[in-house]
Amino acid sequence: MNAYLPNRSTSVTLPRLREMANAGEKIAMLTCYDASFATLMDQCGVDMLLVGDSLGNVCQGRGTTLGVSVNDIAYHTECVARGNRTAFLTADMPFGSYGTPRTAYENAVKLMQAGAQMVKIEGGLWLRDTVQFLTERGIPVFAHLGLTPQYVHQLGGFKVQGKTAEAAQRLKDEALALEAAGASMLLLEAIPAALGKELTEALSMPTIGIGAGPDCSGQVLVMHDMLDVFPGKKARFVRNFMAGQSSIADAIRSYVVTVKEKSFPSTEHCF
Ligand SMILES: Nc1nc(=O)c2c([nH]1)NC[C@@H]1CN(c3ccc(C(=O)N[C@@H](CCC(=O)O)C(=O)O)cc3)CN21
Ligand SMILES: CC(C)C(=O)C(=O)O
Ligand SMILES: [Mg+2]
Repeated sequence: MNAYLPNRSTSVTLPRLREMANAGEKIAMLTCYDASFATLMDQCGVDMLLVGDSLGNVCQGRGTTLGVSVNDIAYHTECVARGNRTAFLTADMPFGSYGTPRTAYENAVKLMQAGAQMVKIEGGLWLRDTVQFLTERGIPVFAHLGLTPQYVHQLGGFKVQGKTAEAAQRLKDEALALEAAGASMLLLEAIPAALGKELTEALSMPTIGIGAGPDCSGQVLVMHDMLDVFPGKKARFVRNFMAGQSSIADAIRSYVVTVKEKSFPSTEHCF
């Protein structure tokens, strides 16, 4: 068995994820929406599972994530929690569910009670109070910057972010402010690889990238993309891990090993 695929006997925790980031061991994360895949991913060594609002696209067949509800995320989180044993389970707060610290708290409590161990929210400086409010009340916060799909109509599409010097500086200011407010981790989506590296070095919290280059503390992909079952358009950062494999378990193990060995993402997956 590959040295990167130990039979994990203890649960992945936030302190463990910080330790991995500090030691340079890459964190392998995938989205997950049901119990069977949760069991498989956990057994294949995936460190973190995300019940993403991408379920709006891959499970519900929508064009954007905007129609996803807190109850949808809570339902899928309960399913994933039943199948998962040791991976660290995170859930997206959907569009419209965290407009104020109080509503964010009420909705985050529902997701934590469904089994999430951390919640992810998209946005910059305006979320400082919310990050502090949740963190003080026992809810770890995973901040999400760069291409934030809940902002699709403001961004004018799913486009790479942080390309100009000003935009890159703004992202850095936002990341540092969210860390200072108490964020536990940061997700970086579709930004130049050099900026992913710069932000990861500037922060003490672990970063997880999707189209943010190889120097983030870890990587995430949508499971339907990496298993090549999503019928929609594929972003540049997607790699088909089913290619050359004869089972889904092998594809997931290949993803974990490739992330840990730092051979994914390669330049063809980066901006
Ligand atoms: N199946 C799936 N995979 C995802 O990664 C994903 C979802 N759904 N739903 C929510 C968002 C939407 N995402 C997307 C969607 C499209 C691109 C995309 O096509 N990006 C272009 C960049 C174009 C440019 O800026 O020039 C690319 O070529 O990668 C990126 C992220 C990421 N998330
Ligand atoms: C793509 C990841 C980062 C996500 O937010 C989702 O799956 O919803
Ligand atoms: Mg999401």
